[in-house]
Amino acid sequence: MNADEMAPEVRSILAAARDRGGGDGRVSVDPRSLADAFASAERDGRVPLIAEVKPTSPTTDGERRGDPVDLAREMVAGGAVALSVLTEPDHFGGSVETLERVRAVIDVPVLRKDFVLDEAALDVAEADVVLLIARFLGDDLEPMLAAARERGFQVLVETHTRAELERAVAAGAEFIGVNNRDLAELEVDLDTFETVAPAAPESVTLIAESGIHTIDDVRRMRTAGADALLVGSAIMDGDVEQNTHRLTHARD
Ligand SMILES: O=P(O)(O)OC[C@@H](O)[C@@H](O)c1c[nH]c2ccccc12
Repeated sequence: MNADEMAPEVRSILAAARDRGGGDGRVSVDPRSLADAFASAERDGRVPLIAEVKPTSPTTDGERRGDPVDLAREMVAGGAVALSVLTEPDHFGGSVETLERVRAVIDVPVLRKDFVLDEAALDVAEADVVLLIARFLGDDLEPMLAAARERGFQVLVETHTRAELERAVAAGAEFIGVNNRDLAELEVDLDTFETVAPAAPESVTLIAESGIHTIDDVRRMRTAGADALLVGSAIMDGDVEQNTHRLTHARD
């Protein structure tokens, strides 16, 4: 995807990410297992769900107030087996400090959600899982995957097309996300997961990301092969614990 095919908001996000720089020194993480978290949800009949602490976004009106640590606690109380915390400050209202506070008081795996474009950006924060977006990394995906693993991170590789998913598989990704939101118009279409998922081999753990709001959406993504789901807005909006509970108990 050329820069001019991306939504202006996305171009602005990437420019900010390039300016932000990296951490000093190299992080070394002893991660909480994401695979174990998903397996434990399956064992007790819950939908494996990563709930996202997302104060705002380029496609959200306004900002969610309230202490992110309290929101994170409500998500876990509602049955989320893992959390995603935005650390992007300029467009999503996130912060590294929030991630660190959440991870310090909550014992489920925590995903760092950001636009990590180079190795130094991996050293900004410890997390159990780090997101790498195939679209933005191009040929750097494989070396970045290796760099993240050397530091102890588990990696979620985000894709949006079959070609990207195939690249993620070839690079050795174990956890692959399919983002239902496109980066050109920022529009959500749940067909995306349904179209891309069949290209994944059995060995990969597939996560459906974005645009999941209702129990029917959960079932639809599970039927299409989602091993787990990543949900932000539908949980952040309203009663966080109740929202999470509704979606994690959407078994048929
Ligand atoms: O709020 P939603 O539609 O449930 O989406 C959550 C998550 O998938 C979305 O925030 C997201 C997917 N990929 C990203 C990359 C960076 C920042 C954010 C994201």
